Amino acid sequence: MGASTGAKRRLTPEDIYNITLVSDAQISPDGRHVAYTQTILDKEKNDYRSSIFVVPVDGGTPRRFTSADARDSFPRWSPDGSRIAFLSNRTGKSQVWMISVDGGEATQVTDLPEGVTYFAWSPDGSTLALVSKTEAAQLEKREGDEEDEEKSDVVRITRIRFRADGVSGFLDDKRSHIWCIPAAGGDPWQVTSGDFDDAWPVWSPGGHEIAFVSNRTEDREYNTVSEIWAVPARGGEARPIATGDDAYFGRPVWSVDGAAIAFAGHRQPEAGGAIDSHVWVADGGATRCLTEGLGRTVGDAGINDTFASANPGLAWTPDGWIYFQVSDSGNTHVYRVPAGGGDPSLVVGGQRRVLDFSLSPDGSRIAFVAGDPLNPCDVYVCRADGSDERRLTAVNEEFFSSVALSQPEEFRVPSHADDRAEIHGWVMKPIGFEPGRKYPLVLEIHGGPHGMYANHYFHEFQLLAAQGYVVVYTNPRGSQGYGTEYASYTRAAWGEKDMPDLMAAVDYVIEQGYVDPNRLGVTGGSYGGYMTNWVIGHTDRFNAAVTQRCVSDLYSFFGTSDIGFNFGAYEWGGVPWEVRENYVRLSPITYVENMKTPLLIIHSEEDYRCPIAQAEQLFISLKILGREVEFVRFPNENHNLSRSGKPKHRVERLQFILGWFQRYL
Ligand SMILES: CSCC[C@H](NC(C)=O)C(=O)N[C@@H](C)C(=O)N[C@@H](CO)C(=O)O
Repeated sequence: MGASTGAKRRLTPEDIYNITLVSDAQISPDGRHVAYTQTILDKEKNDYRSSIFVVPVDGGTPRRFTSADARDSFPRWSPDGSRIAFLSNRTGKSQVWMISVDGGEATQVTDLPEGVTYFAWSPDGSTLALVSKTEAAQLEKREGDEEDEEKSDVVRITRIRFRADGVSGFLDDKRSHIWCIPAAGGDPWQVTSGDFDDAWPVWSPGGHEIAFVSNRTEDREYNTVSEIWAVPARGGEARPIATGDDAYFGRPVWSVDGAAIAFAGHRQPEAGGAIDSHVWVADGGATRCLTEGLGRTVGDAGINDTFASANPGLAWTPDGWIYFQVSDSGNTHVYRVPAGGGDPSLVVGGQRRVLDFSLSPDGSRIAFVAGDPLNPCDVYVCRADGSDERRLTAVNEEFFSSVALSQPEEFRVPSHADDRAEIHGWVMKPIGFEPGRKYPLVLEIHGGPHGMYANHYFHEFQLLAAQGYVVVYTNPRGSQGYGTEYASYTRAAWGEKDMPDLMAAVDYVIEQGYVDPNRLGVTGGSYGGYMTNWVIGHTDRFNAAVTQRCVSDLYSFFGTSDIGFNFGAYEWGGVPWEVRENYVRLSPITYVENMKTPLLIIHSEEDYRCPIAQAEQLFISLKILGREVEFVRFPNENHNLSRSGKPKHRVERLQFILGWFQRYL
């Protein structure tokens, strides 16, 4: 594919409005239905709208359960299957709402002043555990109540984490805690308190305890520890499950007999995504790792621009299997492992990315959302061993039958580095490809650096292919999905150790004979923007570059990015005053005088992950040097402009990228 358009038209930036997203497939307690969230981009409102749908597993038309002009998400079945609780922002803040499976109007369950970000049903269906930043005292004093004193607009900051990407302004001092509320409505009560952020509550099978994720270490202000705790459901003292300075754990799930808790993660919090996560079990004795020999990370490291996230947990079946996602060489699959120990085995595989999954309580069926290079997402169901798989939705079938898409072709090449390590990549031929012709090429570089390009639809890539470009993308060293050694290879060597991998991929594709080597472009976002800057500072081979949400100067990234104060300690080998030379040597701006490639800089003004000063420094330096450079700023957008920005801005961003490459390639 990729060769002809046939009767189909070419994709345009505006086609993001034609794509429907499904996420969070939740199988009903009897295994006969799947509830999920369906999201659309509303052009008129320049916003997103999502609703809860339910589809029968034996086939049939999906039924829309909610239709508010709002974001309804996170559908969760009551244990008896008679109701679905979900989150909705229809009254402003995100609160829990309830709808009967027989239909009718949804009713509001919670009205917490700080809203609700997550919830879980108690096993008997009587109670919901909630996550909220509300403090009990606020229930007496509601918003709109008279303030005694006029508030000052001066901001006093005492904590090291004072900003987070995606949160306008500054972080407040409020903490996330576990709350409970009767599912039928009534007075909520606070279960956990104190100077901790508590998350991800999961009820014990007997309903007496709630396991949750927290960081209760002494040094929690500075470290990235993530522990597992459990607390009595009526409140009381929390007991440690998997805790300590070396804990980097999450996604707890109870065994069916309540004697053990499984969770995912690793024991080097400072390394974050640079090393593989595993599945662990704590049962009162020593904590056991169940996936030691897997050689791949647990979870979904995939990166694309057309998805709605659901962030699934682990699942533990009555017959003793634990199910989990695994990122493997550009795919995200579902695996299972015997809880008592044994080899993990593949359950849901294929050249695709499984975005989320859930199991029926009897462990017999799996519902999941998966996407592939030509289809962003659909809901599927299969048996517990992966057999009898069926697709239950076809949300984009009609649209994609009208546009020409390019099927990525996989390749593996030896790196240009001395070790000649094998590098995995993909090439997309342009739409209308004619053998014998030469085409311009665009190299796409992903971020993280520990992300993973996947066998998954990428609107930006398809758009470039539709406009006549050969698109090349790879998972160079630093990427996840190829084991810990591969992912951590770029430690204190950003750019130095992955550029030879990227260049090997470009040269391999040029050798195929259909690329014009004098019309090469490069682009990427975040760490991909860092690498775009690095590449044009180290070679003049590229004729145009677009750097997006980039990093250019590590020294100023430290202390200004929301992850800046801890990210660098691992990634660049220490804090600036310890390894000053690394911060200079590994900063793309150090090589700014070498940058001759015409550069478009795209950045969001409220990007607190890679603050806009990273872009400004680069722009000003290149202007002074007299280089071809332009700077496009997106107001009121954060680091996730390309994935969840205002729809109009997403279209404009794509238009700027296409425009720059059309001008220079
Ligand atoms: C996926 S690996 C770690 C990503 C990292 N986040 C944390 C908490 O350490 C991160 O945000 N890195 C950025 C510099 C980045 O490159 N982000 C990528 C991937 O998320 C992007 O496309 O924005």
